[in-house]
This record gives sequence, structure tokens and C-alpha cells, in this order.
Amino acid sequence: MSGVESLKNDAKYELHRNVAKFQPSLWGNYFLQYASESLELDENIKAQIETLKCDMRKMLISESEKPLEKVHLIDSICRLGVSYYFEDEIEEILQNIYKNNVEDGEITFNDNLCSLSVLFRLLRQQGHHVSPNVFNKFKNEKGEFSEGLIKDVKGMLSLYEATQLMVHGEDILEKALAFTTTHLESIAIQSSHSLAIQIKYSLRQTLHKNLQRLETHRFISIYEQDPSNNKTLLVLAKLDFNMIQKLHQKEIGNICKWWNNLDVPNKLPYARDRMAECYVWAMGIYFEPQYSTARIFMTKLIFIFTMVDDTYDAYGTIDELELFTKAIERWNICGLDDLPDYMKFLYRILFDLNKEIEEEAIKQGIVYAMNYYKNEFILYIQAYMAEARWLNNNYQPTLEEYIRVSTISSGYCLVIAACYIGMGNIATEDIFKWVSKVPKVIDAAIVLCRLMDDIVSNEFEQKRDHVSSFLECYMRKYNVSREGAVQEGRKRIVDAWKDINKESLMPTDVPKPFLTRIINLSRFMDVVYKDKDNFTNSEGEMKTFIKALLLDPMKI
Ligand SMILES: CC(C)=CCC/C(C)=C/COP(=O)(O)OP(=O)(O)O
Repeated sequence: MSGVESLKNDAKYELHRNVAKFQPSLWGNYFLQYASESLELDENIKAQIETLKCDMRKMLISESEKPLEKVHLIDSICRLGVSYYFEDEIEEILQNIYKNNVEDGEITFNDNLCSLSVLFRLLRQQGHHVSPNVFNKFKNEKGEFSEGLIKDVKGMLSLYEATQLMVHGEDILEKALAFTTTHLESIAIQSSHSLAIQIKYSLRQTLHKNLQRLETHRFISIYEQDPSNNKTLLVLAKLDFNMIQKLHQKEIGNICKWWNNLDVPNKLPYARDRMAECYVWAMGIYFEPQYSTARIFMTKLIFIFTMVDDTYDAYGTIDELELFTKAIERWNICGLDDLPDYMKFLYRILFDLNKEIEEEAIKQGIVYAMNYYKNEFILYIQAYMAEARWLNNNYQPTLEEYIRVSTISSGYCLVIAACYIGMGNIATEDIFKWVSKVPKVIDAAIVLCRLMDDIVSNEFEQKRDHVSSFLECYMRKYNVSREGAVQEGRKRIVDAWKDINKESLMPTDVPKPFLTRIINLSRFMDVVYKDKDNFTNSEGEMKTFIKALLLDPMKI
């Protein structure tokens, strides 16, 4: 009997179920062709990359380059996705610039707008406190950015990208953002302008908020056309892109095998089947080769979370969900007899995966992480249950109740704890303790995740019975229109980014690699949930991303 038939034969099938109509997977078994026993990288390519890395390293540490030329070189290295090879060198160069050319937070270089903007952005990205006063010199007597800058399109574009690192209360950057946006928008529509395509892209997707692999994919072709490019760097970037793509293909191939064996679409036909899209989510958190195992675990986890989400949000009846919640709270595979078959299946795949994650945590010497993971998991499930009860009781939560519960049900706190397990023994117990206290940077990321999701999925979700979203709660509380609520949501998202930027400046609560995961998760939201839920409706932009990142190699 197929899974669908078994669901139909379920005595409770006649009960009211809130089934959503999700499109089937676009990819099916496609990635199975890449499954491989070995995740080793090609030795030949590795050797070529090693040589190019050595050459690049020499260039980076050479005395001959002027500091700002090096800043541009670092910028290209970062955008081309190979900065993970040169982290120490980049850190040292920027540290030296900070020591020698920044006094009391003020950048003392006198240079053009483009270079100063790139420097400002890189220093901030590195966590250095630098004041935006450096841009005052580009203002006129009235304190406005001078109209003369309009001709400096490259400078304006760089300034625009620099403003994305803004923290609260930075009036200069607010003005710079408004000024550059207005003028770049009018240049973007002049298709004859050589920078029009780049400007259009940046206006939609800024550098700071982009996913690294997407930026790399895009920037390689821009850099290739730049007559002043560094050929060594270009070849390194292309070879590296392809080498990592091959690794990613094998990983997703192996995940596809797991998915195929589980027969999920048949066992849980009501749920979104988005394995490849989950892989992009995990790749967004960490793309580098050393995170291979972590990426595989995260993909499977996000995949299962999607099933859980659709079970609570759509298919499960309230009584079934109460039982499932209790089973999760017990955190034990025994005693599932009361659960319907489809829930037993879901519980089993989840606990099989948890077991694998625990084995990995033991191997890494971080078994303490599992307790924090378990606690986050239970909180996540309890938040789903609270929302299911609201819906079942026709209860309309207050805005405050909604935010408290729905930021937990966003799953981002759980995902953060889970993705740290994959980082090995640098993830000390203190790091997990820190996560459990929901510090400001995590709070900002989960608010951002919740609001971006709510703003774009609201219309679709309200077509079926679905708990109120931020928009309904805000509209009810302040008696404003949907437009007004969307505007408030967007304002809060801007504020959340300012908090994330602020919390990423030194001294930080936790080492940079841990903050990077939080920023990457926020970037995923900016890219995938910008004006549509491209995770659920994956036939548009998401399909293009998957093709670019997982199918098409770079031409060398
Ligand atoms: C990061 C995590 C946990 C990912 C799992 C996939 C998921 C639940 C996506 C959001 O779906 P949704 O838009 O239906 O979410 P919600 O029901 O919370 O609005």
C-alpha cells in the first residue's frame, strides 16, 4: 500500500485537515547522478590551486603595493569567494591599516569616494570601529552630498554598498543611502551605461546581504571583463568555484540517495518536498569544503524541519499534534504507539538523524552540545504547538504574544544551535550557553527571519486556515492597513540589520566564525524571501540559483 493510500485509509482521514497545495519538487531524483562514496577533492586541481594560492599570498604580503591598492585586491578576493584561503593575511593587512590610518575611529586617508567606501566596508566587515565621518568631505556647504558626485558612478555604487554596514544613529550613512539610491536608480534605467547591469543588481541585492556563492558566481564574470584584473586571482577563483561545486554536487547526490531511500514524497505527500532548496540553505550557512559533514546534516535537518512545519501548519489534527509534541518532549523513540503512522515515520527519521548528529558530536568531543540542541528543539516544537492551539481555538494572539512565540517557531534559534555542532570543537559549551540566552544578534536574526517570511508568505498562508501573522497582529493592535503593517515590518527588518552589524563589531561576544553563521542565515532570508517565498515557490529565482551553483561549472 502506498503512503498516500495508507493516509487515506487512516480512520481519522475524514477529520478536518488544513492541507496546503504545494508544488511537487522540481528536481526529483536529478541529483542522484552525483552520489559518490568519496568526498575527496581532485588532487590535480588541488595542486594547481595550491600554486596559485602561494602566488596570491606573496602578492598580498608584498611591501610594494600601496595600502589602498591592497584594499581593492582584498575586496576582489572576498567577492570572488577565495578569502577563506587568506583569512590571516587579510586580518593582518586590515589590522595594520586600522593601526596606522585610523585615529579615534576616523579614517585619515585622503582618497577618492570609491576607495574610501571600499575601505570603510572592509574594515567594518572585519569588525573594526570606523566612523562614517570620512564621507563628510563629499558634502557641500549645506551638508548635502554634492551633486558633483553623480558623475562618479563607481564611487556612488561603492558608497551605496558601504551604507549596508550601517548601525543605529548614523545620519551620514542614512543620507548617503538615500542620495546614492536615488541617483543609482536613475542611472540603472539608462541601459547604455556600462555599469547599468551591476547597479540594477546591487539595488536589488546588496553585497553585504548576498550569499557568498551567488556573489562569487556573479562577480567572476564581472572581474573577467575588468581590464585591470589580476589573472592569477581570476584563475584561482574559477578553479576553486568548480572544485567546490564538484564537492557540493557529491554532497547533494548523497543527500538525494538518503531522500530517495526514505521515500518522503510518498510517505508525507502533504509536505513541501524541497531537498535541493534545503541544500542551498545549508550551503548559505557554510560553503567551504571543511564544513562538508555539517552541510549534509544541516540539509537533512532543514528538510525534516520543513516536514515538521507542514505537519503543524497544515496536515496534523490538533489531537495528533498534542501527541507528537509530547513524544518530542519525552525525547525517546519508545512509546510512539499512539501516533498515527505518518507521524511515527516523521519521528523516526528525525531521531535517526539526531542519533547521527550525536555520534558526530561525540567524535568532535562536544557531546555537551546535544543537550542545548535538544532544549532548542523542544522550545521550537512547543512554539509550533502554541500556534496550532491558537488556530484550533480561533484565538487571535496579541502582537507581543505573536512575536514571542513566532520568533521561536521560525526555527532560526534551533538552526543556529544545530549549525554550531557542525563547527567542531571550537564550539565550546559557552557558545551554546550564549545561544540559549538569545543574545541581541540572535534576537535580531530571528526577528528578521520571522518578518521577512511573514511579509511574503502572508497572502498564500491566509488562503487556508493559518494562524495570524505579524501583519494581522500589527493591523489589529494599531488599527492600520496591511500596507502600514508591511511598512512597519520592513522598518523592523532594517533595524534588525543595524543590530546585527553593531553586534559584529569588536569586541564581539563570540568569535567571528559563529557570527558569520548568523549573518549568513540572515543573508539567506534577504536573498530568498525578498519579495516572494522562493523556498516554497521554487520554480523561479531559486531554480536559477540552483542551476548556477550546482549545475553549471565556470568556463576556465
Ligand atoms: C530554518 C528552518 C527551520 C527551515 C525549515 C523550513 C521552513 C519551516 C521554512 C519556512 O516555512 P514557512 O514559511 O511555512 O514557515 P512558518 O510556518 O513558520 O511561517
